[in-house]
Amino acid sequence: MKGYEKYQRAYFMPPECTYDWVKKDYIDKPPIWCSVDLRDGNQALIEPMSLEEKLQFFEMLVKIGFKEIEVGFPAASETEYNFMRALIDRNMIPDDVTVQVLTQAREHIIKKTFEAVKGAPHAVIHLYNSTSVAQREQVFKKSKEEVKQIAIDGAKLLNKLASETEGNFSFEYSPESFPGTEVDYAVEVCNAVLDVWQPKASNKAIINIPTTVENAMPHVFATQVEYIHKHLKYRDAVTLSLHPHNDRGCGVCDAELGILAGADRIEGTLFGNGERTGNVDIITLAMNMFSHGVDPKLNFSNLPAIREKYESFTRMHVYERQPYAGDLVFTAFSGSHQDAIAKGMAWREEKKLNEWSVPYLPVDPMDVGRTYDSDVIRINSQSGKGGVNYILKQNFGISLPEKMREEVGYLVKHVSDEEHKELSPQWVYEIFEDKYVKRQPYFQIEECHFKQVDGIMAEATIVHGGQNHLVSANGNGRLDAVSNIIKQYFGISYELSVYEEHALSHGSSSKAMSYVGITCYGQMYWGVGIDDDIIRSSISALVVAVNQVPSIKSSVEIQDKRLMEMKNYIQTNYQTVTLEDMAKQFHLSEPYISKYIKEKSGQTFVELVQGVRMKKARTLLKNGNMTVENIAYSVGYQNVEHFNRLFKKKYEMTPVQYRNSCSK
Ligand SMILES: CC(=O)SCCNC(=O)CCNC(=O)[C@H](O)C(C)(C)COP(=O)(O)OP(=O)(O)OC[C@H]1O[C@@H](n2cnc3c(N)ncnc32)[C@H](O)[C@@H]1OP(=O)(O)O
Ligand SMILES: CC(C)C(=O)C(=O)O
Repeated sequence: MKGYEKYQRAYFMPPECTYDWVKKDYIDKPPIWCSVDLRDGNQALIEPMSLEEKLQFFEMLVKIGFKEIEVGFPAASETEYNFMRALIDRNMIPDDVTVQVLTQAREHIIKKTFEAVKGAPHAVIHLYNSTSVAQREQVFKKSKEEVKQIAIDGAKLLNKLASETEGNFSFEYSPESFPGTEVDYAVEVCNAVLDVWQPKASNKAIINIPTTVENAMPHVFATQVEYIHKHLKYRDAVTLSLHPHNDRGCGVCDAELGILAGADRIEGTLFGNGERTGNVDIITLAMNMFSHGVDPKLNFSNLPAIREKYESFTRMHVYERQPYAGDLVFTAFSGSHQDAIAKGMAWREEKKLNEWSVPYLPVDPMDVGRTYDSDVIRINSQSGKGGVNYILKQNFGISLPEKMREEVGYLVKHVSDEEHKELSPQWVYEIFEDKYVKRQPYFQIEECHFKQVDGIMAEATIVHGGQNHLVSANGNGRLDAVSNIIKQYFGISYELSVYEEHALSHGSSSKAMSYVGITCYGQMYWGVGIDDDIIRSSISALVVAVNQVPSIKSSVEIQDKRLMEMKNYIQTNYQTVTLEDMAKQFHLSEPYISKYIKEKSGQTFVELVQGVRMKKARTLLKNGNMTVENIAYSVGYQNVEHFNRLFKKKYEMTPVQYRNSCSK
C-alpha cells in the first residue's frame, strides 16, 4: 500500500519507563466515572442535541449513576449556555452529582463560562490548551514556555473568577493533544497549573490526560500514564483522569491499562460516541469490570432502554457488534456455538449455579436487560440441532427426544439455506409442526376404544381413501395394540423404537406432548402428538410417524394385494373357512373383514366362499364318479340337501342335472 512512508511515530516515550501496571491482571475497583456525552459526544454530532434532548439525556445519565457529568461548553453556543443555566435555575442537579464545563484558556471564553455556571451548587471548570509539538508549531506558533504560559494564565483566571462568582467550583486541566506532546513537558505544564491552583486533599484538582487523537499502542499509553502518576506534584490532592479516544480502536485498552498505571478517573461516553471514532465507551469499560466480578457502580441493567433513548437523542446508531449493547453480541448462529450454549444453560439450570460459566457468553444477557428467547440463539443455515432444539424448548416448551434432534435440525436449517433467510422462532415451529404434528395425507385414526383382552385389544376407525374402516388388534399396551392395527391394515412392518412424552404448558392449560419414533427397514420416522389426552396424543404421534413411511403411499395397492391374499386363503381353505378363521389369519376383526370383502369384491364373504365351493363341486361333478353326497361333503357342506338347494339356486339346475348335461 502506497503512502506509509509519510507517517512517523509521533508519540513520546517518557524519559524513564516503569512498568508496574503490567504486573496487575484486573481492575479491582471502579474509577470515578465522568460522562462527557453532553460535551464531547454532543460536539461530534451531525446535529447537536437540543436543549430539551440534553435535559433528558442528563436525567438518563443521573439515573445510570454518573456522579460527574461534563454538561457542555457554555461559551460555544446559546443552547450550551442555556442548558447550563437551565440545570442550575431549575434546580435539576442532584446533591451528589457534580457538573463540569469545558473552556479554552482564553479570557473571554473563560468569563462567559463563569457567567454560565453562576450559582452552581458544585461545578468543575475544565480548562484546556494544546501542548503538542504540532499545535505549538502550526497553530499557536509559540514556544514551550509560551504555551505553558497560556495554561498558567488560564489557571490564574479560573482562581480569580471562582473567588468572585457565586457557587462552588473546583478545577480540571487537560494538556490537549497529549499524544503528540513530550511526556515530561506535559507533566511540566500540568505541574505549573497545579502550582497556581495549590490543590488540597479536601479540594482536589483534576489533571486529565486525553488521547485527543490516539497515536500509540495501549502499552505505550500505560507507560506514559505511569510516568505522569509518579511525577505529578500534589499527587494526594490530584485526581488523575484519562480521556481516551479511539482512533486506533484501542480506547478501551488505553483506559484499562491507564487505570492499572495509576489513573483514578475516566472520562468517556455511552456507546463510545464522540469526535471521529469516538471517546472510550464507558458501558464497555463498566461491563468489562462487571464480567470480572467487580461492581462498576453504574447501572446498565436495562441497556436496550438506554440504547433506545441514546439513539433517539443523538440520531446515531448502535452498531450490531458494539460490545454488550449491539443487536448481535449475544447471538450465536453457528451450530457448535449454539450447541455449547444450550448445554451450558441446561448445566447451569440443573446444577442451580450462581456463577456464570456458559460457553460463548461473556456475561449473562439478562444482566443487561436482554432475553434468552430472542437474543441468544438465532437460526440460519449455519445452525445445528442444538440451536433448533433450544429454540423449540425455550420458546414453545418442546423437549425433543435425543434421537429426533438431528433430523429436526437438518430439516430446519435446510429451509433457511433454501430461503437464504434467518428463521424466526415462530417459523422454526411451523416447519416442525408441518412435518411432525399436522394431519397427515394418507390415513388418520379416529375413534379408538380399548378392552382388556389378551393384553389390550384396540378397536379403531381408520380413515383411509375417503372411507372409515373399523379394525381391531391386540397388543401388550394401548399404543402397541393401535400400532398392530396399523400394521395389519396396511400390511407393513416396523418397530416402535422410541416413545417419549411430557406435559406442555401453554398459559394456564397443560397438554400432553408425545413423540413416537418407528424404525422401518432401518430408517427412523418420527411423529409428534399434542392433545389434552395422553393416549390420543400418542396415537396422533404414531399416525404421523407411519404416514412418513414412503410405502404408505401405495396403501391402495397393499389393500388390493390383501383382497387377493384373502381370496387365496379362501381358495385354499374353502372347505372349512369361517370369518373367525379369517379374523385370526389376517389380524382383523370379523365385522371389518366382512365389510372389507363386500366393499372390495362386491360379494359377501359367504357368497365368496360359496362361489369357490360350487366351482370345486362342478369340477368334481364333471370329472369324477363321486356321489353328490360325497362331493357336497368334500367341498364343505355337511347337509346334501342344503348343497343341492344352493347349487340349483346358482346354476338353475341340480348337481345331478349338471353332471348329466356334462356327459352328453
Ligand atoms: C479536543 C477537544 O474536543 S477540545 C474542545 C473542542 N470543542 C469545541 O471547540 C466546541 C466549541 N467551540 C466553539 O464553539 C468555538 O471554537 C468557540 C466559541 C469556543 C471559540 O470560537 P472562535 O474564537 O470564534 O474560534 P476558534 O475556536 O476557531 O478560535 C481559534 C483561536 O483560539 C485559539 N485557541 C484554540 N483553543 C485554545 C485553547 N484551548 N486555549 C487558548 N486558545 C485556544 C486558537 O489558537 C485560535 O487563536 P487565534 O485566534 O490567535 O488564531
Ligand atoms: C478537551 C480535551 C479533554 C479533549 O476533549 C480531548 O483532548 O480530546
